[in-house]
Amino acid sequence: MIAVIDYSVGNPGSILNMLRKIGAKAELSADEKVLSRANKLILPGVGAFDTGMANLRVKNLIPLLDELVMKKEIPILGICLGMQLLGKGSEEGIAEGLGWLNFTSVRFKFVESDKKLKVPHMGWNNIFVRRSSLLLKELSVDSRYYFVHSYYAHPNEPQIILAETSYGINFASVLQKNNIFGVQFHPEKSHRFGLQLLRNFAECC
Ligand SMILES: NC(=O)CC[C@H](N)C(=O)O
Repeated sequence: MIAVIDYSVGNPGSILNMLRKIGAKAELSADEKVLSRANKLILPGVGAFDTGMANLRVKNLIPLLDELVMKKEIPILGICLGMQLLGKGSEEGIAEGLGWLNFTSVRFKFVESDKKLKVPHMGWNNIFVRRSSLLLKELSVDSRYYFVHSYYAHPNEPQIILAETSYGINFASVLQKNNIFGVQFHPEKSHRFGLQLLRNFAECC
């Protein structure tokens, strides 16, 4: 069963719908018993970094997730803000992140010449695979994904970058280290392309 972590942030409903579409058993929960019996976890996310971390703290989810992800090595997929929370922190706030991946999130800063590029990066864009992974298998050549974000992961460990996306700069749009995965885009808003990525996560790892 895939547990979508309920920390009152994001749009878990559309993630659950997509998981059901691919025939994956999924539950939205913040309950320790439910999360502990999941064989995969998804950390959704729409909103501000400090709010996300505060909600995880208020629901006392951080020690449990540390145990499940870092000790039991349960595969977890962080989506958008959910990916940013996997890192050490973000320029968006002052809170510490979960610290499972070695990166911080930084704001898009465009030089004058790029002033046509608006922040947030909002809309469809491609990903360029840099390292093969079961998460990215069988992606169609024309695959594209829906992004809505003003911050992006700036890894201190380049080897965790699975794919990059170009928006003024090339930024890390898919990350992986062992059982920990993150995508900056919204698979649940990316139609058949997002469906394939969630199918890969449900079946792999
Ligand atoms: N859509 C989101 O969740 C955005 C995440 C974060 N606040 C950012 O702007 O990058």
